[in-house]
Amino acid sequence: MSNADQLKKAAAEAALQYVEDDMIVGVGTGSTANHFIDLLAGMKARIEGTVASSEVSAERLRKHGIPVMDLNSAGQLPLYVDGADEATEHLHLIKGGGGALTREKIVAAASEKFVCIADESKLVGMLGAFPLPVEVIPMARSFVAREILKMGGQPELRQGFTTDNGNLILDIHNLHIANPVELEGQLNQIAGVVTVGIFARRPADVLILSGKDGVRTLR
Ligand SMILES: O=C[C@H](O)[C@H](O)[C@H](O)COP(=O)(O)O
Repeated sequence: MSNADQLKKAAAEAALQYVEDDMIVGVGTGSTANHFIDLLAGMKARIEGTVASSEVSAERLRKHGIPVMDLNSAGQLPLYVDGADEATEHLHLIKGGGGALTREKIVAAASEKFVCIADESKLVGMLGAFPLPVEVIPMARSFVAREILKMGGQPELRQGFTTDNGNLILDIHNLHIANPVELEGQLNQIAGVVTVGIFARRPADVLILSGKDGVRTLR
């Protein structure tokens, strides 16, 4: 396993302490979340089930024999564990590098505790070096791109990619996100935008960061 993968696994391992008996656990998407899924398999008999934030995670969970439930029947979730593309010490995040941002935002919103797991390289002073993913309705693609240009961002269509919801992703370059709460709201207002990959209005509650000196937790 590469060094980067070992760090991701260490963060995922630290998140297991938040899993309690009989819980329905919200499970995210991406390489860090995959480690969490693989580790969760070791305690599958203790949990009631999971809600997945993407088809690909649902498939990985099922392969481990972990029950995957529909959010509509699961109701309010006690816990959601997922990775991030960038995180600040205020626990504001950029997510959606894997294109799963909409379902991730829904599961995060429906969860009492959102535990974000990441290696130290994801910690930044200001969000925006990672191109900000925005999920858009296909017919609004050009309109949304023009609106983003007016705001100073450089939108780029994610080529050959369709989300689990049948939509497109615009990755916005050239953003220096000084006020993530405000920008999340502004971008959300553009007609045709489904979800913005800034998680600031519903930030993480706990950020587990793993580095070469071990694992630390920000709250
Ligand atoms: O859409 C994908 C998710 O937001 C991921 O949590 C994010 O891209 C981080 O992925 P990874 O753990 O692979 O860096």
